[in-house]
Amino acid sequence: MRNLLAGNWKMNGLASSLAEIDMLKELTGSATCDIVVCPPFTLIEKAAEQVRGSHIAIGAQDCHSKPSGAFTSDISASMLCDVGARFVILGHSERRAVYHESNLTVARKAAAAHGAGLTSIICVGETRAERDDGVALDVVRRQLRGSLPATATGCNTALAYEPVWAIGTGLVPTLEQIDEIHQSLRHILVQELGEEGRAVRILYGGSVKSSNAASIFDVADVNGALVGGASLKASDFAEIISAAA
Ligand SMILES: O=C(CO)COP(=O)(O)O
Repeated sequence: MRNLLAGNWKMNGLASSLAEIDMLKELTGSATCDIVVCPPFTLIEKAAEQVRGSHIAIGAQDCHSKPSGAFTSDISASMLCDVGARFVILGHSERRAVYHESNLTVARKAAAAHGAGLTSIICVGETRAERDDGVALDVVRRQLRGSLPATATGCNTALAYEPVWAIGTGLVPTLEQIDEIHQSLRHILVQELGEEGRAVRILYGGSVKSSNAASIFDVADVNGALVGGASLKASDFAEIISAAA
């Protein structure tokens, strides 16, 4: 299975930041993994034009569950497709925490994304308190079962395990902890999707950097990474990509 390396720019990036995508294209020309950059909505169209015909794809960081309608400020999956996005991150812990997105909301958004032809990257992950209480596995299992729509296949869905306490903190779970969670997520994917579940790529996310990437990618059921801060600079992201390629 090819690794998938996705960069989540979050609410960062102005038009001048698009130069990083050109640089990333040059630095990763020989990569053997799939590469996605998810800039803010405002940059998607230009970014998609920049990477057309190249080995890099562009993704968004959210979409609405409906194709159109009276939803002021929202963006639908077909709108994202229309401007060249191919992927969409859904259920990121920042969306779950700040906007109270439920598993059901995430599942509906993912179904809409699939309907429009996008690949969803569905995020799950426990908080520090849940990890300390010993319920991390239960939490991520519940999130996965609730967030996976009936439309999910090995091709149109990737999963990202992002422990909330590891995001932007410099803290990373042990390789054993990552292994335990990823194995469990794989088990559920196969239960829910049958053989298709084996083709869903499971990414790790949370303080991934060039110094820890190679050891994380060596964990059996880690099939790539969802990278935040270290994806903003092409040179940093390219180093992580080279550890996966
Ligand atoms: O939230 C993340 C990616 O979606 C991870 O962010 P950091 O890589 O900055 O910890």
